[in-house]
Amino acid sequence: MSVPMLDVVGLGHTYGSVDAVSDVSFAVEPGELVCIVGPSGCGKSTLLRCIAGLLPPSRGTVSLHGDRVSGVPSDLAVVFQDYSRSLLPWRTVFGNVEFPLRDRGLSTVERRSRVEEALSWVGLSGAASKHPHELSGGMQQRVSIARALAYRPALMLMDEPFASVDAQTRADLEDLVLQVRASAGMTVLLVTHDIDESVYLADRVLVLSPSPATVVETLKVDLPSPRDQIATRGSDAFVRLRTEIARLIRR
Ligand SMILES: Nc1ncnc2c1ncn2[C@@H]1O[C@H](COP(=O)(O)OP(=O)(O)OP(=O)(O)O)[C@@H](O)[C@H]1O
Repeated sequence: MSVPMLDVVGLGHTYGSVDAVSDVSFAVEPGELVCIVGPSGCGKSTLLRCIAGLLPPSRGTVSLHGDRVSGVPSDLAVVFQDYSRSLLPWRTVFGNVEFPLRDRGLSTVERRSRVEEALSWVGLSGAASKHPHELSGGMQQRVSIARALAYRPALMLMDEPFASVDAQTRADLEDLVLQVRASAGMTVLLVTHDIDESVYLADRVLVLSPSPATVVETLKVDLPSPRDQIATRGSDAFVRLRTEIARLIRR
């Protein structure tokens, strides 16, 4: 039997006396885009931080390519909601995207080519020499995504990555993730509180219970690709899935 890219088994996390995540198990296969949704405060960020190796789980295990995660794995990149705090303000856009590549054992030429490719994927080739404060919120989040893409992780984790941008930018960034994921063959695990977004983006949606989180249901999203902000969201299959997830979250 092949080993999944990511295997989460019986994961739980307790902050002092607060039980945040109870017992979560699931696997992600290479090339999948899996979304996690759940009620507010159910433990989504805690779960993602445990998977990223940023928080030690109180119970259970996380494995990447069959290897137990016990610190931040080198084969993983995380995109957070708060782009303004995740970019280095004194570095240019180019410098921010290049920063994590310093420890990847790459030549200067290869680093440059990876940064240029990632910036072109996110449509920011013309902004390479700008600093974060010169960019809009949506552009700053594109830089965060480019930084993760240039790193070429086996797995990209995204924690509410579009929650701090306006609706139009959000739709553009959703489509950007779908496009780069298709071109780069990326595996993505994305946390969102937005049910419609989870259905629009995912191959599978994991629905979590209220805190302490467990997996209530896993739904396969059989919508045609490439997805389209108007046609996909207007389809009967989309409406059926979003209604089913809303019902699971509110029950
Ligand atoms: N550092 C902490 N110390 C104590 N309790 C915490 C800490 N971080 C989170 N919690 C608690 O753990 C539970 C889960 O929080 P978490 O942020 O993981 O949920 P979430 O689903 O990501 O929330 P949201 O929907 O608001 O983004 C909540 O009850 C929260 O108050």
